[in-house]
Amino acid sequence: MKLLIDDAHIDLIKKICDYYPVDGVTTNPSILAKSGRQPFEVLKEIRSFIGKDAELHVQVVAKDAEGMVEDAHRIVKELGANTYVKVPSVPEGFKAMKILVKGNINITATAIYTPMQAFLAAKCGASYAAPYVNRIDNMGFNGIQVTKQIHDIFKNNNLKTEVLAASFKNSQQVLELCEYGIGASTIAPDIIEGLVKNQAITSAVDDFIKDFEALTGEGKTMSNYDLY
Ligand SMILES: O=C[C@H](O)COP(=O)(O)O
Repeated sequence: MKLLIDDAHIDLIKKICDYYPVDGVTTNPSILAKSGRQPFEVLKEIRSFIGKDAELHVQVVAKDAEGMVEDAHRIVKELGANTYVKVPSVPEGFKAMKILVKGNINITATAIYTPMQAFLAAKCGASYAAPYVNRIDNMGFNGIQVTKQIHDIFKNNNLKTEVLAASFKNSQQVLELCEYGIGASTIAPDIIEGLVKNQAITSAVDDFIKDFEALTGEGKTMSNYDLY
């Protein structure tokens, strides 16, 4: 399962990339709005930081297929290869996806709440389909089950599209999908940090250091203690 950051704050992206194995960054118009900066200014800064080989996912905003196609071309022109254009999985979006796939533009089908949306997006040739796990939960359905169902539909129909699960609120949701072998998850920075936040882990590591310092002296590590 690939791991992506669902955020557009460059400082947070830098911090998470410093510590964790990250495959890319996803954004949407609401995430860009939260950054409080001009969209292409912040997106170019993210692209420059993550490098040309990492995935960057950016959403179209136009309402009709023609406008979505124009948005997509601008997004790829400004941000380069390995940019995935997020297109809402609605009728105008499916129409845009079919046109864009013919032009070799990478598509992430987004705003997915039902397996049928994902199936149609995959048939249109999208590279990824992004179900919103926690938002589905909040509607009274089971976001994890829906996401697994989408993964199975792709495999059972020999569709190359991978799931890019989004909208996580806790580690357990991420773990369950990781165990199932879905293609990718995009996760907000605070949830990524929460993946390994655990008092037992912190305490075990602290105890190792304390025991070593009791033997060699305070502040001593393998690199700086005196051999004799
Ligand atoms: O692009 C979609 C977002 O990842 C949804 O996440 P959210 O439910 O936390 O806003």
